[in-house]
Amino acid sequence: MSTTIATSHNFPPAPPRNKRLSIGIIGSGNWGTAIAKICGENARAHGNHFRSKVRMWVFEEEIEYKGEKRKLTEIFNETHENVKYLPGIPCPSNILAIPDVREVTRKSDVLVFVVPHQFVDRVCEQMKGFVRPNAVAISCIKGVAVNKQGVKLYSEYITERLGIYCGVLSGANVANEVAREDFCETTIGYNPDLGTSVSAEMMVALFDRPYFSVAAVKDVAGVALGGALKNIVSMAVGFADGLEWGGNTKSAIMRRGLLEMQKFATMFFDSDPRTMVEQSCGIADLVTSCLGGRNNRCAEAFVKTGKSLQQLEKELLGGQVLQGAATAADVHELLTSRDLVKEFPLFTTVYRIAYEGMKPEGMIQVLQPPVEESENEFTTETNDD
Ligand SMILES: NC(=O)c1ccc[n+]([C@@H]2O[C@H](COP(=O)([O-])OP(=O)(O)OC[C@H]3O[C@@H](n4cnc5c(N)ncnc54)[C@H](O)[C@@H]3O)[C@@H](O)[C@H]2O)c1
Ligand SMILES: O=P(O)(O)OC[C@H](O)CO
Repeated sequence: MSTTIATSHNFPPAPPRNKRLSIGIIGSGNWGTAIAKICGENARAHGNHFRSKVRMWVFEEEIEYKGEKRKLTEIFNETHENVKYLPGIPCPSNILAIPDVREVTRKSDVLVFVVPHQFVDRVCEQMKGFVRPNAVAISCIKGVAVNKQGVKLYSEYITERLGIYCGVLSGANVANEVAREDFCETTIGYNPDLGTSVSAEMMVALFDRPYFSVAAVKDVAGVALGGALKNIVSMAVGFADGLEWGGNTKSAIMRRGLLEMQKFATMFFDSDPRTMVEQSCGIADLVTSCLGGRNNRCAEAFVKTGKSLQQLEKELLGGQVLQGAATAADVHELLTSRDLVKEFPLFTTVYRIAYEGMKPEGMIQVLQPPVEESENEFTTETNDD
């Protein structure tokens, strides 16, 4: 079993009252608001550890509400509901929606990053120079940052941009189900050996709820990559749904996908291969996302309607952001630059279907055993007698 370093059973001692931590949520989408709800509940439940007010940065927009144009922050602070990204879910009244990311940054000891990965760069740019010296971050973002130099986790990227420690939270957590308090598990990747002013136990205390069971492990890369890479596999299963392939074929795609996720995490990072198969951030997240997450739904509709993924994102996701296609492109760029495309046939095929017009039926070839393997295992000698 990969080593769990903290669970809700290791409740941390309370710090002195003047050292209680202020929590800031950077993001307010579907998952951002569900995470803010969890932190808001725990800030109240553990008043000796956290300050009650939780600040949530909202990328301000005007929306049509009860017949008039209103600001999303004003509606949230009045109704305690994110009517655009998490409608129908009442949030605790100690969450304050704030349109200025610098104000949230300046006033927070723990910064919880939960924006679609496409926006991390510009958000960090605005936060620079406003971060408290002892602040720490935790990233709930599912994606990887790729450039010519190679690949980075978003937690590493945040550390580099803002100079603060950053852990990761990721698991089988479809936001709407978590928000309505259906039981689920999640994983925190947190390595206190790297120097952080906030313990792993304290991070667990911030997120663990009776319906949201948290385990912390040291394998930050494994936790981050499970969440990022399953989005590609979820699209592959969505293409299979579009072709009306059955459960056996989709399970084969998931199995092959899991192996590529594990291979990627150990090839490019020092990740423990057990994380992908033992923790919520690996196999469990893969399954839940493939059972009807946003990536899966858009990929299915892509095959059934012939519309572009951008169009389907607009039509099906109500302002939420599709991550899998962008991650497939990021990963493909990296694999191409390292001449590793053949080592990751499923990831590559998803890229080709999404961006190069490859027919989704071609996915079946990826599922066939490699030629050498089939020759070794199944060649029968002709019998002449
Ligand atoms: N939704 C889920 O079920 C879920 C669950 C677990 C993890 N995640 C991950 O959490 C992260 C955040 O996802 P989400 O579901 O909260 O977001 P989302 O898909 O609901 O995206 C909408 C958010 O993006 C913001 N946004 C739009 N344009 C922006 C801009 N130019 N700059 C900054 N922000 C902008 C919107 O204000 C809104 O808050 C993603 O990495 C996602 O993979 C999502
Ligand atoms: O809806 P998806 O496919 O973005 O998946 C949501 C979450 O990541 C599931 O844990």
